[in-house]
Amino acid sequence: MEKDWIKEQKRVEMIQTVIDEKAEQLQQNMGGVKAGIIELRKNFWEDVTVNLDEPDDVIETFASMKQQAELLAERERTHGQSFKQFKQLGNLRKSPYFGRIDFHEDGEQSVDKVYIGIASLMDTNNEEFLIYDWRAPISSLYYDYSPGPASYETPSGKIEGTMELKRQYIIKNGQLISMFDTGVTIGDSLLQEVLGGNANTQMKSIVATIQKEQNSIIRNERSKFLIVQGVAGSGKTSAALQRVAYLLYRYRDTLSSENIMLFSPNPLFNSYVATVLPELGEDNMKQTTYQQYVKNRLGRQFKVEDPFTQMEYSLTAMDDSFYETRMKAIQFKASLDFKNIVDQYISYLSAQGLVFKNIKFRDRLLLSAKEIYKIFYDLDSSISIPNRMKLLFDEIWKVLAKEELKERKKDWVLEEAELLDKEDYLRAYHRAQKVQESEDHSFDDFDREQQILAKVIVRKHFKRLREAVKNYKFINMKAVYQNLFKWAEPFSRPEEWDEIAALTLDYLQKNFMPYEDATPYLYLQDQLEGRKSNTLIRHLFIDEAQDYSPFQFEFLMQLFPNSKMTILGDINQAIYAHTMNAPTLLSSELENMEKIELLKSYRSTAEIVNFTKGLISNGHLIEPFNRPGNKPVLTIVDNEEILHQRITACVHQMKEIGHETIAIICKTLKESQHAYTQLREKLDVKIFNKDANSYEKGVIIIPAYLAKGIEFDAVIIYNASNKQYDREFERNLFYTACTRAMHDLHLFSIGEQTQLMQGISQETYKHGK
Ligand SMILES: Nc1ncnc2c1ncn2[C@@H]1O[C@H](COP(=O)(O)OP(=O)(O)OP(=O)(O)O)[C@@H](O)[C@H]1O
Repeated sequence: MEKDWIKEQKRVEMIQTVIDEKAEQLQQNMGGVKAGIIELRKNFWEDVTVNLDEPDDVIETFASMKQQAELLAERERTHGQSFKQFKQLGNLRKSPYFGRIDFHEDGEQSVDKVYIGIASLMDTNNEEFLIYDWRAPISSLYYDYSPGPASYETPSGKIEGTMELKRQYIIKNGQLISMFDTGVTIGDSLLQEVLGGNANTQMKSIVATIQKEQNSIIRNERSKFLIVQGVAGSGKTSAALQRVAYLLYRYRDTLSSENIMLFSPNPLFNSYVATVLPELGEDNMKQTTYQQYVKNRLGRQFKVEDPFTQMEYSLTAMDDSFYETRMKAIQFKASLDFKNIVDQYISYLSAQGLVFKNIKFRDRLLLSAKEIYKIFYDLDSSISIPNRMKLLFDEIWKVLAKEELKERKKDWVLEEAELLDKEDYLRAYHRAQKVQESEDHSFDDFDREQQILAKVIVRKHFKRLREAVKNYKFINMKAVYQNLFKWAEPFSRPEEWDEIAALTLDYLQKNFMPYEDATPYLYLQDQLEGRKSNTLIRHLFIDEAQDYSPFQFEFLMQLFPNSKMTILGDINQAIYAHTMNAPTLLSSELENMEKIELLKSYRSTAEIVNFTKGLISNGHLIEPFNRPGNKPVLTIVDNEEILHQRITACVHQMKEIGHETIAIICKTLKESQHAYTQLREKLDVKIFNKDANSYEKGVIIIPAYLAKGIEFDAVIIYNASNKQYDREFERNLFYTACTRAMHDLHLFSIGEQTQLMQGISQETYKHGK
């Protein structure tokens, strides 16, 4: 091994020399290109022949400008790519590779030594690979096999052979730090080392230690829908992000980061994962939250509730007189049964019942809602609603054109023309002049000038109306949706329908859009208006998919009909009221779908996993990764004062042992705020609410539902008492909170601990004092 070590260190140095040479060459080329760009920019106008005398000259000028701009863009692109390559070389120089396999392909004489890193590197003659990109076909051997018979897929077929050696390295700043030859499974020692470190405020890439089952997610190319049910900490999010990098590499000629979108649970999570792809030398995919999408579409018209406020309501508003009805409404409106009702309603609307708005211009009725209704329903009913809507739009457009003409003769237009201040007048005058010229009239008589000014003025005033009509604002969507709850047709209503309907109408009346209504509302709107689906996104990732209702999923499928989808989640972390006892995305049965289950948990120590798995019914299936630590500690206290003393002491202790991210997790925001006011005197602590979008090291107080997807060195459960967590409904929330801990978990309870802990073996935790 000693000899091997020296050889390997020499190789690292050799690689550095190659990298230095390449970097220098690249820098020279880049310098040239950069100078070229600066030169091009400087001389842009000199190199363009500008001549606007004759129409032909204008065309020529335009062509010449276009050519010059294209040349510049091309150079800038080349420069951008070189710059990326240069940065990548810098990364490789520090840590050129993390793995090596010696592979003897069947039928070949020699053994290939394949070194694997975050990007590939050729020798200086560009003949041989010194490093293979981790996403290259041959690299999958490293993730899928231990020494022995092995094979991998290539675009031209399967390659079989024998793996003779598998080695892992830790190389930092060009120095070989450690090296392991692995036997049975990949990188236990390396993985131990990685997982034993402190939690990060930004997620890290896992390319050096991807596990076999994670690799099958990352490289899956067959299915339109890939559904991953993975236990807490099994690496779903990690796999998703490395999969983005893989897809960008595998389809680099046809797919870019613009074509990939990730739906994530909250803005904090967005920032948490934001560095993984850049670390791998790729651009970030588009990222959004469902809430953001909904708000973009409805936020102008309604006060739209967000899922966290809804969550807070379901956890704290039990004394509200409408509570039971609201909870029923939340569950029912998430279901496909409700979608069926909406679909029935849409068929009904095909023959009658749509509501339109009057179209007015300066208080003059141009077209009444009644007239619009008649135009619509006079159209052939065999034409789909969206197509009829388009025909209706054409009719309205014609009316607007006619009305615009009429308006020009009105007194107010003349008055406005006279009252125009100098600047506006000149602007209107110039615009009028242009119109005039393009219509090939001479611009000399006064009447004509007035006419054109009138035209410009009226057009300006009609602009907003036209915009509104273009956006189909002539449909009274709010009333159409409200009428759904007044609709008397027989359909399969739930028992509580009348109360649900009354509550919904009351909310909408106040222009408040409860979160549970946002999806059905948008679905109905799109079915009526025929919204264009998003075709730019070719691959959609949905993380924390257990939080999406079946209705939301149907809606997403409609929005992204051509996208492949990777859907990741954990049924045991379904914390929203709408997913309680309801099928979620993860249980969908779809054509061309593949399901993968991840049962191994990597985040937490074996002791924490053995504790948390007792909280859920199928927990015995969860397999902890073999990383030892302390048993979780449950401390029962008599009152709040002692609680705060103990928590403060615990935080100090956690800091002393080197933990950098410590979360005091509460059930709700309300509890978090209370904890914060009590603890801020004693501790340097920050509170996180739904608007938080990045976090730093230190001590934070956070409601459980916002800590989703994130992890901490140590987690302190603020009050795990039976009073606080007394409903079965809160089990998943409690489980989610506890599974955020990597190294240490402390639970405090004022009085008896939650009965949700009943299934947990006493042996898996200790009692604190
Ligand atoms: N193969 C791996 N190598 C190194 N670290 C890993 C690996 N798989 C997972 N991890 C680590 O385990 C932790 C949990 O991973 P991740 O957040 O992706 O899991 P998750 O399934 O999305 O979790 P949850 O559903 O609980 O939010 C992270 O710190 C991640 O870096």
